[in-house]
Amino acid sequence: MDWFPSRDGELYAEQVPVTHIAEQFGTPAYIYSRKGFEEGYKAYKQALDGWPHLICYAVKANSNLAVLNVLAKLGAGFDIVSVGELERVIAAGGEASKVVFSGVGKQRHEIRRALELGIYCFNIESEVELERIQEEAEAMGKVASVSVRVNPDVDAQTHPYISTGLKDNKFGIDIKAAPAVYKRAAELPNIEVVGVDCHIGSQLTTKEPFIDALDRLLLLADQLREMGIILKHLDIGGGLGIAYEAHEHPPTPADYLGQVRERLAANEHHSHLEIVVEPGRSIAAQAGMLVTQVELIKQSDHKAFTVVDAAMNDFLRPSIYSAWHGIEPVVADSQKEELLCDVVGPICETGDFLGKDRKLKVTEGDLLAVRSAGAYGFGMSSNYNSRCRPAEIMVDGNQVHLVRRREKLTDQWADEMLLPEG
Ligand SMILES: Cc1ncc(COP(=O)(O)O)c(C=O)c1O
Ligand SMILES: N[C@@H](CCCC[NH3+])C(=O)O
Repeated sequence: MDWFPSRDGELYAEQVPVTHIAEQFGTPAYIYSRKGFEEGYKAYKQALDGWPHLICYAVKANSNLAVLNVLAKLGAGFDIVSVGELERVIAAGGEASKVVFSGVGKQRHEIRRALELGIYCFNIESEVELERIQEEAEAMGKVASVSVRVNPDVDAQTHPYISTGLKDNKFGIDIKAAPAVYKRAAELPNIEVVGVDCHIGSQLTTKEPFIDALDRLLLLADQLREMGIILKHLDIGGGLGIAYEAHEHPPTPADYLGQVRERLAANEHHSHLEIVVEPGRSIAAQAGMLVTQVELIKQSDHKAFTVVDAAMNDFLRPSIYSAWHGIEPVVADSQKEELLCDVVGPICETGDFLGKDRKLKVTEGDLLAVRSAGAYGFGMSSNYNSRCRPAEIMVDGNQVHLVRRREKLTDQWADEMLLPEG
């Protein structure tokens, strides 16, 4: 379903023409569709209906408070990787009791805050962390629920920078070493073992790596049962991809989770396991786009550049992963001449591009939409080249809401100070 439909050659965000939003709030701007997030979440909800589950939206994908609030209202849980994300969840009305805390470097103050708020569980990624959580929980007179994030050594067949489940990756505990870690966890007085977890990578477009990882997790669950450790849940992480390009056909949540359910239902020792998922991209990506204005067109003998007012500081994915995102004029004009060009920003880096070798009918001043930018868009933005980060806007039917104002120059240096005189 497209939350940004084209009507008579003009792009809309739900029921509002994108040109109106750009006129009101300027560019570059992220525009989100409330329905997009809601439907993204509901696809998981429906896929897991009738099976005990917890859907923990991965906050890193898009952590705007309005986004978290929309999902919290639907009952979502959250996957966090820092105390900052935890406080955002709470500020947005999310429930700590539905939070799982992932990440390889949880600091003691973060562990304490998570314990204080009573999160559902820590996905522990090393033995050092297990001992740390035990110490902090003991000092606070609490019991910490933990799940061990295992590294199943499965190739996610995605971009190497967003693959996380190979033995060379920093994430999780080698699945072969996991039983010993569980044994230790079960002995610790302030630790309760509740589950097993894995997250093998992001933007997976086939089910096979997920199912391979699942099978390895289930073997581990069997091994643990023989040791007397009975798991309550199975956290299969996030990672489900989306179709950035028309030729990509990732499985739907129903298709993927349908197969997971079949696998669990087939074995009496697995059929009690609650399913926890941590989707980010598959909920957020298509619920947002980045709108930018063409500053000028630069033509040389052998190449044309469409220079826009958004840059890698606003949207980093093309620069760091060579990620492909659809780029289209907000108002189509068939009379214009088609130009083969790179769409680039004004930043002083060769890697500052939003798209390469695109055929676009554009002229100076036109608006362009960079599609599927709702995930890992604003969250990865920066002030590089002293550029202000863009505004974020959420459309709800025919209503337009500013959910983060455009940064001001003075915001950028508000926390900086000069050296004393002399
Ligand atoms: C532990 C963990 N869970 C969930 C996610 C969300 O992944 P995705 O956005 O691919 O669904 C990530 C990011 O890859 C992650 O590191
Ligand atoms: N930031 C990445 C995904 C990394 C996911 C975090 N584990 C992206 O834009 O695709």
